[in-house]
Amino acid sequence: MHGASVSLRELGKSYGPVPAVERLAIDIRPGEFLSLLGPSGSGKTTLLMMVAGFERPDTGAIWIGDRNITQVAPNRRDIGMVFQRYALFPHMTVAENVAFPLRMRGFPKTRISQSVAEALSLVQLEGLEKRLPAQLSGGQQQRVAVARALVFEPAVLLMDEPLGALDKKLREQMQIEIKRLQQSLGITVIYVTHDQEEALTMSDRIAVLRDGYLEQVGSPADLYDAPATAFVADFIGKMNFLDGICRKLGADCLEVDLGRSGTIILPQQPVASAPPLQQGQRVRLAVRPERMKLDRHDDRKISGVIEAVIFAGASHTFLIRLAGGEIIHVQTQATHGGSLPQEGDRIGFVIPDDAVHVFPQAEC
Ligand SMILES: Nc1ncnc2c1ncn2[C@@H]1O[C@H](COP(=O)(O)OP(=O)(O)OP(=O)(O)O)[C@@H](O)[C@H]1O
Repeated sequence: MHGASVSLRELGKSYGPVPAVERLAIDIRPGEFLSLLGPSGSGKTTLLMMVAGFERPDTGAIWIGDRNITQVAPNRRDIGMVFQRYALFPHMTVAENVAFPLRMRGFPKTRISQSVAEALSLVQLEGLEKRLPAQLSGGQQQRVAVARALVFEPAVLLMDEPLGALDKKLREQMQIEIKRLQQSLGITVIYVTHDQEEALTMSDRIAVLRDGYLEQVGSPADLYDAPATAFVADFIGKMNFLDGICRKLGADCLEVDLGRSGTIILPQQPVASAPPLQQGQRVRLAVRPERMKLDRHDDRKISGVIEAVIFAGASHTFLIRLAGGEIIHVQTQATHGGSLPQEGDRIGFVIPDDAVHVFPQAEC
């Protein structure tokens, strides 16, 4: 089994007056695991349905390898598909469910039984061939759905929230299994999820969608460390935001006035945005909670009052209210011994220069 490249070229689709996907372009490499991540209604399922062939794009084209498949029927696209609700045939046994795509394609009986056995062994379901779906757990049903999608050795596997119906523990176990399977088979996977942790764990790259547009595509580390927009910064991981106004803008210095909360001076313009900032422009600063450092002794820095301390095993998160009313989250490693700052304490914090992302507010 080998993965194929998938090229989405300026794809667009509206439902009547509602645009669902707008001029979307992504090139997916053979064997890549790409997740489509975005809030409800951002166009993930519509995009996947166009790749599968169940929705017709209004504009653009879809290529798999060197084939333009935009007008090709779904069953001729060499694509396997797994949905959230396993969509197994309830009256067919596990083996009959997995055999179905091969029977539809007119494969000979001996070949079918061999391929079904191989597919069931891939998902570790040997011995359950004669059961009906109702006699299986949720995780087992989803494995049958995966086996059925892989049995005809497609070059591309599409998965639409495949683990959405499972509980957290089983979901995490299945994430590892699916990733292992994908890597060992070398198959290309396009995976829809609205769970950012799932996307970060499983993906080679993540495409973040917003209102039908592609906001950013990159590796999990790219999106986490270098978000292109405030939306991506907010959507991936936890982020603090501080709104302010650009006061001074030298070649090597940027001063942001946070109103009653103070002033932040950055050594240069660490700006993700394309157009340069203007003096007087409203900006949004973004800093990860784990990049901020508490500093009890330095009250020249921005300070606030601790409203709550949340203990989460390996870390503590301090919720700190600034003079302007903003609540900032500062996460520190849990330490043993020594006194922790307490609720009600006034505390300063230090923000390393390279931890700050600056976004023009018009984009936010
Ligand atoms: N059959 C349809 N008819 C009309 N509008 C639709 C249809 N399907 C989707 N839409 C609209 O298109 C937009 C994108 O929907 P889509 O289902 O692709 O989003 P999504 O990101 O998959 O959302 P979710 O995470 O909730 O499944 C939404 O505004 C939705 O209301």
